[in-house]
Amino acid sequence: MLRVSFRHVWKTCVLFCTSSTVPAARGKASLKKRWRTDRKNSPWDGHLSWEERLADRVTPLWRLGYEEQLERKQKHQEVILSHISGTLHFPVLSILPSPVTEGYRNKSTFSVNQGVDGNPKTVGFYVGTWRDENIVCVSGDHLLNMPERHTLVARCYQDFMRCSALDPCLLFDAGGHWREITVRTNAQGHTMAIVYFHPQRLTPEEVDVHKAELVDYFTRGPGSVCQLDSLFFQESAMTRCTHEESPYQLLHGQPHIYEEVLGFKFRISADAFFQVNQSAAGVLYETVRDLCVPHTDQEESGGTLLDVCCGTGAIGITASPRVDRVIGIELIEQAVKDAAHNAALNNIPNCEFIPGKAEVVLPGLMSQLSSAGGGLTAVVNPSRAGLHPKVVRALRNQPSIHRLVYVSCKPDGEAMRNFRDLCCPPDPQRKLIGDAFSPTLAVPVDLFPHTPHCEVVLLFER
Ligand SMILES: C[S@@+](CC[C@H](N)C(=O)[O-])C[C@H]1O[C@@H](n2cnc3c(N)ncnc32)[C@H](O)[C@@H]1O
Repeated sequence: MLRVSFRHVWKTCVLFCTSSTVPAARGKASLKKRWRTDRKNSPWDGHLSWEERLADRVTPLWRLGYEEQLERKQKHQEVILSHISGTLHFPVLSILPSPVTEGYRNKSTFSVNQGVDGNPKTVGFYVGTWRDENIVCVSGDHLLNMPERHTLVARCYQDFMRCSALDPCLLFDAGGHWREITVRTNAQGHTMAIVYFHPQRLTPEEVDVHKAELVDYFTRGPGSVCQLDSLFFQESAMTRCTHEESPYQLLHGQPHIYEEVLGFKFRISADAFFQVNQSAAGVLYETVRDLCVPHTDQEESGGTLLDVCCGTGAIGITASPRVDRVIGIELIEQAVKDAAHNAALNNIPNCEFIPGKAEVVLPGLMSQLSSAGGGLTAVVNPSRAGLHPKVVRALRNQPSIHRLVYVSCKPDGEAMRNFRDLCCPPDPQRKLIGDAFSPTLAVPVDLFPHTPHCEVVLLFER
């Protein structure tokens, strides 16, 4: 009964308030094109539109041509990397560009908050700061890194929310339910949406009613224009929850999304990490593979590759044909299951993946690997928080590791502390007793056109 009555509500809502907010994909394409033409033509007068302010926050290099963006990033990386030891004494190769520079994101998370017009049920990205209490949510339709499918889903979610009887959850302690939405897409155009919801004091039965309305909207209502392949729902009272803390509930469609990189297929669960730019991920993984296991006619490959913070197994799996054995370690259980599945999916028999925190797993694993024949290479790709000191210690104090590849999306943050701890003279007080590594080569790879960020692949040897 309730589902029928909600359908009546959204039908009425569509008539009165949403015909302009749920544009067809073609309409959005022309909107983006028009905005881009406008910003090129309009003189710089200091009065920025909301779209410009958002673009300046999210994609601050959007006014520059791509070549100029790459030059800036190259220089910036060189400055950062010179801080490892005070001067830049190793080569930094030219930044590798992203094969695709527009609409490249395969994952976007849209917030919910007050819009420019004061409507609290607005889906988009923040302009302003919490400190200044001037947060405004602005639609991301015009952002150059955003695919149209993502903004279409965001628009539809906004439309759904505006028809829902429930309030949005803007501040956790101020009540409200509807929270952000994550959209994942792949190269084939498959689309997964994950809606985050604060249950507050609703009973499970009451929550079920709203879940049913959400499914109805996206499968039979106006949201069906998004052609969602998967719709997930996560109830959470925290900013971020893993699947173990609060399960990702599949409300509709397929439980996974699949991506293909360097000829390997990857299954990706709702809460598993995958590089946000699929085409540039190919460039990144090729670079990482070549630095981990150089493959020349003269050189024999083999040995063991330790893939620390392996996510769904992408680095280890793409390098696996060149080594005898891959051992991956990953915190998120769903990602570890994906990694094991991905090895089987690609008929790769020499990969194993261990769930857990690297700082807990690695020290014990190292003693078993001491006797591993054929050499040991490590590749680490931690999140922005960098590696735990125990991981750095375990890697440094394992004499079999002569080659270590560090992949970082933020080398000027916590990763810099890791670089220094890998390269400083032995320091028994801090239990850094193994020989020091030296950085010998760096390769920046641009995965994030229009933003100041890029990945850097750093080779350390000893
Ligand atoms: C930047 S992602 C890289 C994933 C993978 N290498 C890839 O390229 O797809 C970082 C990964 O580290 C994992 N992670 C974060 N902290 C960790 C820890 N303490 N121990 C093990 N894995 C961790 C995250 O869950 C995430 O999957």
